Parts: sequence; C-alpha cells; structure tokens
Amino acid sequence: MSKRPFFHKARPKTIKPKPGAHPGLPARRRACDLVEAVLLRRRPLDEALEQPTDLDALDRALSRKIAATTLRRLGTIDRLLAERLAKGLPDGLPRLETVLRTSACQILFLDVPDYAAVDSAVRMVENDRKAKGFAGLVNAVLRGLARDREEALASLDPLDDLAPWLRARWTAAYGADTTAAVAAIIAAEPPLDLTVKADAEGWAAKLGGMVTPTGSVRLKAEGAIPDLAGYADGEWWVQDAAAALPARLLGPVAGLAVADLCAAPGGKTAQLAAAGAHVTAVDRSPRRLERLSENMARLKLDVTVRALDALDLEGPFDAVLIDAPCTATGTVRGHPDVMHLKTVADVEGLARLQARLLDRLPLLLKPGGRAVYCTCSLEPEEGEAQVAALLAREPRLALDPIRPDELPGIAPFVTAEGYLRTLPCHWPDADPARAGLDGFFAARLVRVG
Ligand SMILES: C[S@@+](CC[C@H](N)C(=O)[O-])C[C@H]1O[C@@H](n2cnc3c(N)ncnc32)[C@H](O)[C@@H]1O
Repeated sequence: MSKRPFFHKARPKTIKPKPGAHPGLPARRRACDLVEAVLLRRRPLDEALEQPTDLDALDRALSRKIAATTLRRLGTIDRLLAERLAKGLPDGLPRLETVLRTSACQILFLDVPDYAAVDSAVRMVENDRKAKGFAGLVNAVLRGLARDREEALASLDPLDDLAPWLRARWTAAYGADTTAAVAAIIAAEPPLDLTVKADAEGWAAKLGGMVTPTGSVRLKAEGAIPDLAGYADGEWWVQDAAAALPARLLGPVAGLAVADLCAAPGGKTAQLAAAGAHVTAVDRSPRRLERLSENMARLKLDVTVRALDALDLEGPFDAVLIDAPCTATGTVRGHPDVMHLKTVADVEGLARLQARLLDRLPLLLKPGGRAVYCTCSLEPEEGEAQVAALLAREPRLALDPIRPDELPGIAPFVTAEGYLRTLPCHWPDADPARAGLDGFFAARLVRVG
C-alpha cells in the first residue's frame, strides 16, 4: 500500500513551535528506523517497510515518504549538513546523524511544517541517552537550514545525489549529459503507473490520470492504492510503464505455453495470462510467490505456480520470459535504497547468474520458440553485453531484433542492434508527476537450432 499525500515545498515557512504537541514524532522515529535499516543494516527499504507498526495509515505514509526522500537526496542532505557542522559529528552516535538527515530532508524537500521537523528532531535527540548533549546543536543546525532554505535549494545539483559508483558507471556508459538528465529525473518521486486489462483511456479518465505513449495509465497517486476504483475488481495492477514492455515483445501469446522465469510478484505473469497464454510462473522465493498468487486471484487470472530455482526448470515451452534477477539500478527513482545497497560486486555476481539462466534457453524452448530476456538495470553487463556474449557462445539462439514500430510509443527506446533500452530520462516533462520511466533492457531471441 502506498500513500503519497506530501509534495515538494513550494514556499518558505516560518518556525512556530507548538508547546506540548508532537503528534508526528512516532512517524519521524519510524522514518529514522527505516533509514537505519537500509544504511546501517543493509536491508532493502521494502523489506523494512513490512515490519509491523502501530502507526495509522497517514503516519505510515509520512514515515515512508521521509525515509525514501532522505535516501533519494542523501548526497545533497549530507553536503548541506557538512557545511553547517564545521567539526563534523562525533563517532558512535548513528541516531544523531539519522535524525539530522531525516529532519533536513523534511525541511528541504517535504511539505511539512519546519517547527514539526525541528521540534521532533530535538525530542528524539533528547530522548537518546548518548546523544542528548547534542540537542542544542541539532536545534541550531536545523533552524539555520530552515532559515537558509531558499539559498540552499538554489544551489542544488541532482548529480550530488547519485551514489559515486553509479555516477561513474553511467557517465562511462551513457555520457555526462544523459547521466545528469537521469539524476534530475530520479531526484523526484515517480508517478504511479498501472497496466490495465482494457480501456486505458477510460481508466485514465476515471482515475484522473493520463495514458503514456506505450499505453500505461499514469497517475499522480495521492491515496491508498487499494482504495482506487478498479483495484478490488482486478481491472489493473501497478507496473512501471517500462516494466510493461518486455512481456509484450513476445508478440501474440494466446494459447501458447509460456514459462515466466523469476516471476514474482507477477506483473509480467499477469500480462501474459491476460493475453491468453498458459503461463508457468517460476520463482525460487515461496514468500514472493504467495504475493504472486494473491495478485492473480485479485486479477482473476489463472496461472501455474512453481516454487523452483529457474535453473532446474524442464521444458519445452513455446515461449520463455526471463525477467532476470539484477541490480535494479534502473529503478532507483522508486527504490532509492538500491543506490546505497548495491555494489559493483553485485553487478558481477548477478551477471554470472543471468548468463547461467540464458544458457538454459535452448533446453527450455521448442525449436523456433521465442524468448525475451530483460533486466531493470542500467548496467550494460546485465543487458547489451550479456546478450552479445550469449550470441557469441550459443549457435542455437539468434537475435530477433525488436522493430521500432511493433508496439506504440517504443521507437525512442529501440537501439540500432534491435534491443530495447529505456532510460529514466526518456519522456522528459516539466511536471515530475508525468515524466520519466524505469530503466529497462530487453532483447528478443529465437531458437534456431
Ligand atoms: C525482477 S524480480 C521479478 C519481477 C517479476 N518478473 C514481475 O514482473 O513482477 C526477480 C525475481 O527473481 C527471483 N529469483 C532470483 N533468482 C532466481 C532463480 N535462480 N530462480 C528463480 N527465481 C529467482 C526473485 O525471487 C525475484 O522474485
């Protein structure tokens, strides 16, 4: 469930302390817990969000918003804090640093009152046995930041927020200008994209959204997703507009036996089943497959579910979709924890697993059968280089180039080789609620021997 009632600051606000009233404190405490789960305990944000909490829906939404925005804008936040902390922070007080980061995030980027951010920060520090001696410092730093906010916001460079390893890799792969454009897009929270079973225009009108050039419905989501019209009736599912493309590249699949490897939570499984395929959805995570089964039940779609390592699956199938496990660096906009958790070693390790999955294709596909391989990564090792290496070592597979005109709106994403490559900065728009999409790579292969 996602709530997004808070948007970026529009104008400066004054600090008006409210004696005795601290209703937002539990939400801010949880925001600190979430940020520390990612940065200190190296757990994915989605997993940390699943931890039980007594907070009501609005406070859960606020804590998620603070945590995600802190992780998204951490480079900027740390730079601005460092400018105000001439002596740095003492070692061994991680909560002090987290309180400063999440509170600076609220002051700079969220539409919450400054006094609420400052007062709750001071309270959290005062309640921390080791850090309480720094309450005065926290108060002064945050009030100073609130006072100087306009100047601070005028000096922002979204490139500051990119983790250095990603900035270096993306500059090498895509150039400095594209990397800057990607950074600008991922500085803001993404819109909410839906894949609808039918009548995209009708659902966009009903939900107050727009239809993307590729046929997804795009909303500026402000409420709980399950409360939106059509959710309970299974008329649509949440899926980034880029993630909605790979399954469609398999072409008409009605009546075909299709293996969806690495299927959970089932966005692409749902597309294939809704298109009439007999889908075998494979994933090695029973927990994630439970979510897939719940999703298929809501969507009234019938699929075969197999909890299995995809490397152990036996064929043959008419078609195969490999949505391979990857570093997910194309999804940083919606999953800013990825920047802080993934490393170059993950790129290398996952590329090895992807190669092993691809090597299974000749055994899984019937002769003439088609496969789509895709990843939500911007790293060439998980995309273009992966497929080029496969084609060089596997004579039983050939590339079936993607054509710019085969699906509406995909022409800007089709490369000279016939791959699909979306970048977060595709679909620029002055309104962040309409701009961008996840970074995806897809290639279509055919068994020729
Ligand atoms: C990118 S997610 C899949 C998203 C999904 N295709 C969708 O569209 O909703 C990758 C999935 O791969 C699964 N996975 C990772 N390694 C696997 C393996 N060796 N065999 C099967 N599933 C695997 C993970 O459990 C995870 O659910």
